Amino acid sequence: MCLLFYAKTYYKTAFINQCNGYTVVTVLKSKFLKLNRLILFLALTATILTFINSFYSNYEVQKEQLVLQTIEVNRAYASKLSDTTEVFLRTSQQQLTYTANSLFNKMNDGSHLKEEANRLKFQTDSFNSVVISDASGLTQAASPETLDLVGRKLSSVGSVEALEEKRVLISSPYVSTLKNLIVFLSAPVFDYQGNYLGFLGGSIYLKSPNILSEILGEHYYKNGSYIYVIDQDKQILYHPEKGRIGSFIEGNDGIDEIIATKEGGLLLNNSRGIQMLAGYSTIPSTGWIVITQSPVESTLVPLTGIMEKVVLRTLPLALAVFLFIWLFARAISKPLQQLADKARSLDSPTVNEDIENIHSWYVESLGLKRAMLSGVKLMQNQIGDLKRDAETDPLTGASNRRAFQFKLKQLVLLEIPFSVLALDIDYFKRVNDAYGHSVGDDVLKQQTKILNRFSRDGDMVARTGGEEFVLLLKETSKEDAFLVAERLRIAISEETFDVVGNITVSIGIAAWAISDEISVEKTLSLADQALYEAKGQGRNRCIIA
Ligand SMILES: Nc1nc2c(ncn2[C@@H]2O[C@H](COP(=O)(O)OP(=O)(O)OP(=O)(O)O)[C@@H](O)[C@H]2O)c(=O)[nH]1
Repeated sequence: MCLLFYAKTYYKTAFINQCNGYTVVTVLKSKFLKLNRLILFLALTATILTFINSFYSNYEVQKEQLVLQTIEVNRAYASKLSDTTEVFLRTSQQQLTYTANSLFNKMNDGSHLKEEANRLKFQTDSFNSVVISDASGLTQAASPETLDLVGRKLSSVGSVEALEEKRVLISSPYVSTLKNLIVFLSAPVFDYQGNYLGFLGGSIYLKSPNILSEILGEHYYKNGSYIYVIDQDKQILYHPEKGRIGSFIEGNDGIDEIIATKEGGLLLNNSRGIQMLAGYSTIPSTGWIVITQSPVESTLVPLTGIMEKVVLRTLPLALAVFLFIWLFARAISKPLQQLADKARSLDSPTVNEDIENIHSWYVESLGLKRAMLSGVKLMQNQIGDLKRDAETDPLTGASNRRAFQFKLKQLVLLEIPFSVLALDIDYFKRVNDAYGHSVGDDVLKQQTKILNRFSRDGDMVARTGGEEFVLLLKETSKEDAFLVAERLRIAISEETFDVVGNITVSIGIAAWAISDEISVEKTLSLADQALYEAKGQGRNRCIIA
């Protein structure tokens, strides 16, 4: 038979398992967490992780969106600029071709040629300089005149190419005799018979102001973004930093990809190692590539604001989720906690009712509650049995000496007066000797039944020795007790006992009251003395001490 107790001290908790007389103490140190705290920790961790996860994925998605958007905007920009530049170059070529066609019979008219060169130069800002050359490469007219080229043989790359090719041309960029980085547009002049008479050429100085630089330059915008133009040889034809025009880009994989793919967008490092989001487009007639690029860093600046908004909008929901998980988890843990609390006070008289009142709203806690209730009931039954066994005489079912002593203490403590009837069967030895011990036992049992009939509520029948019994009468004077004793004696003497027939008893009576100022021990001793006297006076009688 084992009993489980629970004890709690300041710093530790112990289960005391009383088992077959041995005591096993299991100490649960405070390192064990409370369910409530575990749940709070779980709810907090789940909420924080969810929040971080949603923040992170949001950040990544927004970042990707911004990057893709910027690359697309830059590509569209580059495409628009390459279209505009293409239109400009074609218009310039048309201007040259139209004028060249009108010169077929004017190649010897110096003043006309001069006039045409000036018109082309000054009518628009398309060209930084204009030259008209005859078939041998000798300059017939030039504008501006400060160039002082008239009468001189042209030997620049563009001129030589124009003379050789004899068709409408846009040269590759080259450094002219006057040290300008030039792109040379030219149109041939033929007479009616188709004889080549020379060419009309316009130079665009890449480092000087002209329509081309205006087209590209006016789109230079802030936040670190800029536009530049390269040719297929990776030579820079336009750049907001003038000093870089004419230089070649080396060792940049991004530029190689740009040249290979002609139009699109990508992430590349610029010459300073800054990460750039580039969009690019190729000008069809020249193969030049317009590149628009923005620093990644400045592109992502709006992300801070976006993420602040995300946090502000997500936070209330995250807090609500946390609160919900916490409250829900608390509701789950509540019946368990209450059951655990009750498990610590199983000795409480109201433990059954307390456990019944716990609201176990889900299957597992209900199962636990039922198990606890049946456990408590079983324990109480066992405790009741033990108590009964410990206080009862197994043969007669009367109270034993221990229960009798306890009853006396209670009455004394409560100052309740009482009388005791010390009762002894006369010549019981003879019964045993004549009929055997078991018949003697039956006599004891039958006599106890009679005693019980004389016992009221609050009284007690106790077997204090072999065939000695005591009837304790609560709140009864010795006179009244004597009357009861007499009736009892007569009742026993008139009873027919199985096998044995009739027996008699002797009874000694004594009383206790707080006012008498005698001890309980003395009272019992007086009752014994009175019994002894009754025996001495011939038995089958009652004597008051
Ligand atoms: N059958 C039975 N006999 C018991 C029990 N306990 C004690 N006895 C007997 O009770 C008898 C008590 O005898 P005694 O006290 O000598 O006296 P008596 O024979 O009753 O005579 P008086 O008391 O002088 O009238 C003994 O024979 C015991 O063996 C018991 O539980 N069962």
